[in-house]
Amino acid sequence: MQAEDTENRARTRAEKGAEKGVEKVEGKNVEKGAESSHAESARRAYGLLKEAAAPDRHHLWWAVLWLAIAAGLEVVGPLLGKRLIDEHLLPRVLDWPAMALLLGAVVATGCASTWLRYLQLVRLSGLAMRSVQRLRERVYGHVLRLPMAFFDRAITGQLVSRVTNDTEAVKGLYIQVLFVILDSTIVLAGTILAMAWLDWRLMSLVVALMPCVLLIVWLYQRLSAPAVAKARQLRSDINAQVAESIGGMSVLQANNAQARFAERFSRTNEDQYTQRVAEIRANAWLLRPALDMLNVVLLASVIWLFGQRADGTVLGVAEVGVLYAFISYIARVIEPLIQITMQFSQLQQSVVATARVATLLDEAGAPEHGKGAPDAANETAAPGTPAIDIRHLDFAYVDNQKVLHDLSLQIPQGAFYGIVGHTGSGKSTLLSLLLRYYPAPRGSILMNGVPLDDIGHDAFRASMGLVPQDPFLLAASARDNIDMGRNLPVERIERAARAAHAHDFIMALEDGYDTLLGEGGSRLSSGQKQLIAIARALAGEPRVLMLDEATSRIDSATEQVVQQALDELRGQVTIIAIAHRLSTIRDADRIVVLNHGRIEESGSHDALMRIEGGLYQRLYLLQQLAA
Ligand SMILES: Nc1ncnc2c1ncn2[C@@H]1O[C@H](COP(=O)(O)OP(=O)(O)OP(=O)(O)O)[C@@H](O)[C@H]1O
Repeated sequence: MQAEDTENRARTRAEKGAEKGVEKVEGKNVEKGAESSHAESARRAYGLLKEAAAPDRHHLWWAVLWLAIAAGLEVVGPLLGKRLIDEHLLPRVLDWPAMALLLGAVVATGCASTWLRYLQLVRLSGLAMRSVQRLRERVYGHVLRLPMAFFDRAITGQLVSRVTNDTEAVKGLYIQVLFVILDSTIVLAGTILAMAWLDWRLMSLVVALMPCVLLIVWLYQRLSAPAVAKARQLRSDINAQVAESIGGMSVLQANNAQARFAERFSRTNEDQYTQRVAEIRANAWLLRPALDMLNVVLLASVIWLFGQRADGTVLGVAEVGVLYAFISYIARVIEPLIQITMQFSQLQQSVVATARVATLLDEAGAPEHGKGAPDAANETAAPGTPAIDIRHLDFAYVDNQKVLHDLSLQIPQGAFYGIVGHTGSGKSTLLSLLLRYYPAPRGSILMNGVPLDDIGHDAFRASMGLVPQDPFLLAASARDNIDMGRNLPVERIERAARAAHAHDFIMALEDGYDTLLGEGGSRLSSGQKQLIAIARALAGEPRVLMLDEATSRIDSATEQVVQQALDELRGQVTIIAIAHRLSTIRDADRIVVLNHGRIEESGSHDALMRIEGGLYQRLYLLQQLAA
């Protein structure tokens, strides 16, 4: 019962958040959400859209106004043409100035309408780009603040896609919704009104045939949808294949797998081509011919109705102008209808993508720490207060699967502690909790006597330095890699590099500290990368330095260099080092041996070696044998 309670306590807020986060981020759940509530997706998407466009709202209103004026001008053109025919050409009233004025007005309204539309497209595109820019920055900023627990199960590719592709889809939403649909709707409404004003019966005929356009476009979309979806899927397969082969190029070449990869790529490429052709064929064989036919049917019907109304007599003079205007309007009815219908599937995709972005933005950020509380640099900490005080720490990533059990440990100021243990014994987990990547149960970890939760973010990060297992390097200069965006003074960077024994090899590079290290530091050896990572941690002048397998990739000579660097820091910085290579922590003040998340042994190297059959002794002797 008590164990159950402890397990429940160990199920931290972050875990729940992470599970929720993954549930929300992963595509299948997003689809689930989209299925269950498309309206909800649309609401969220439009909410986000509104927010992102808020600073440019005035542009939106101006665009709507100008588009309405452009549509009005477009509708006026055929009316002017009708007047020219009815009042001048047919009755042979050749009043040249009036005719020139009418003709000029037809041309001027056409040009003005096109020009206004173009300007609004530019305006709305600018608004769309700025909104995407804003949104992308917001999403990226949000992702940077998410708790580490979120990234455990989030899929990197999907997250990248949220920040890049899905935010880009918002642009589609603007252009489609605001420009095409808005513009087409205004033109359509204006044209129908003008037709009704000219002749409501003819207008009724045109309006009656309008559903046929919708039907044709709907049919086309139904028929082409599988090809479109398949082509899109294949395109992302192409991207994935290229990314995968570039990422694993050394393995690929070592296994002489180029031909197989090229063949696989060409198959996917061929499939994508086939699907694209199917899509284009559906357009060429169904959509265009059917719409052209409909256009002809509409024209023929209008002319036929005119014939009926002429009632055996010659067409009334005024009616020829109306006929001209109607013929002009028919094209203006069909095109916007096609545009509106065609945009809908695109619109739906954009809405789903935007809703995914909104879901990611809803993800709770890392908890805020230490509001108004003392920080780790607390000068008033009583003498003898441990740098790190771990009290009965329990932790589980997943419900009912405890990884750390009732761990208690005190690390004095300036001490060097080594943590060892078998793979999976919980060493990295302990480090993650000390680094606040996951929230430990409240009060179970104290730093300088202050609960970890109560230490402000900046003070906490400034007092902690980490050298991770994988020395993550940016595609930037050696200096930037040590600085890591902190704008540290040059002297401090060089001092840290010297302390990490990285200065000499950096100076040997062609541009010294300004040498670009390549993607992931590809220009450096593994050991050199680790030394840069150590320099980076030291440059922050931390009070506590954590090393997670910092010597795993370096040779014995470089390991001695690291040991020397650590020795030089002894007494000034509290050092906690996880090491599989026990030689690295041999000289530590105390070595803590973890076994299945429990402290099994603890003491100096010599003390631990004296425990006959002890875990540390066995590990050490095994390593000696292997060496
Ligand atoms: N993010 C995570 N989510 C769920 N379980 C995890 C996570 N990270 C680690 N674990 C589990 O916690 C246990 C301890 O893992 P941890 O990485 O702390 O071990 P370790 O002692 O550092 O191992 P190694 O020496 O191989 O790095 C393992 O059983 C592992 O499967």
